[in-house]
Amino acid sequence: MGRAYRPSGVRVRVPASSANLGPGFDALGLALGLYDDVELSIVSDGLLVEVTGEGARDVPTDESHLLVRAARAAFDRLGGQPAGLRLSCTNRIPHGRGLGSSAAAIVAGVVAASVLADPDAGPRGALSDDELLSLATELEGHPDNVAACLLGAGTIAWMEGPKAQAVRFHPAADLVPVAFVPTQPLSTEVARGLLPARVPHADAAANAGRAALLVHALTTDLSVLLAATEDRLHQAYRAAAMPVSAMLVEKLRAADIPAVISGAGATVLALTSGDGPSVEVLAGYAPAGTAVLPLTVDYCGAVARPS
Ligand SMILES: Nc1ncnc2c1ncn2[C@@H]1O[C@H](COP(=O)(O)OP(=O)(O)OP(=O)(O)O)[C@@H](O)[C@H]1O
Ligand SMILES: N[C@@H](CCO)C(=O)O
Repeated sequence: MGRAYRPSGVRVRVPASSANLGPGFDALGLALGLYDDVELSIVSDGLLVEVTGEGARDVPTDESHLLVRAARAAFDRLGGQPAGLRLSCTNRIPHGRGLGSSAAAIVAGVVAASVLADPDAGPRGALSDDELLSLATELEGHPDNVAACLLGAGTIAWMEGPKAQAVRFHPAADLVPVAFVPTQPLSTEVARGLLPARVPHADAAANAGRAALLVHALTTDLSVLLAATEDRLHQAYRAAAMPVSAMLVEKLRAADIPAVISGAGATVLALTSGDGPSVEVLAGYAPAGTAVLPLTVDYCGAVARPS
């Protein structure tokens, strides 16, 4: 017999995230102050999905909706499905731009189900953060965005066999992430398909050093960010799918501004600081049609409260 759920609702706020940050492919993540808000309620029967904002015209409103799939996967772990569900999404994270929209939907779904199963168990419900992270990673395919989205701040994620693990780190208070968001989406699946199965040992070694330096740079010494954000494992292989963004990264870096492709692209993320170039100066580099978003670091991750 399935688990019995009381009719109840939960609101979950989830941050955008930038993965990789240059050399930390599938490992490093940064939670950003741009949020999707969702409300999931247990009702007597059926499924009702309402979406406003980003993706409203594109995402399905049936069982194939990503957040519904994630919530269903969590309810399965928790002992069974509720009789009916009602979902309302207010989306602000653009889809398919490298800002962790799919991770945000997945994390919102698993956290919402976890809280609905036991609102009194803790801030993120019946499942522990470790369980939520592993389940979200199974659904997303890699742990970097979901770790940052779930836990907030900077995250270093890794796999122990099938289980995802992550630790948080606190980026320096004067770090200012600025996103250059293009109009056109690029799916992570397509961008991952461009990566080679093997890479030169020298490139892997170079990235290991830079990724280690990057954690130091972000937490302790922003002045070494330019060197610390150099990548040889993914950006060049994907450049043909996002030539305008690849060129923008090159131009910003040539001007000593640490810039990387955010996640699988095609957003470009500049990691500046209080005494770095102003947003107006950065906007001067933006190709036509690109939105320039000065952001903050999110330190909370996924936040749930009963509705
Ligand atoms: N809030 C959402 N609700 C429903 N589906 C979503 C939502 N956000 C993302 N998706 C699904 O995920 C797809 C985008 O995922 P994809 O992994 O390609 O990009 P991303 O997550 O925005 O970027 P990245 O993984 O590089 O940071 C969308 O096209 C949509 O199908
Ligand atoms: N590490 C992932 C992030 C995008 O989801 C990638 O670059 O493919």
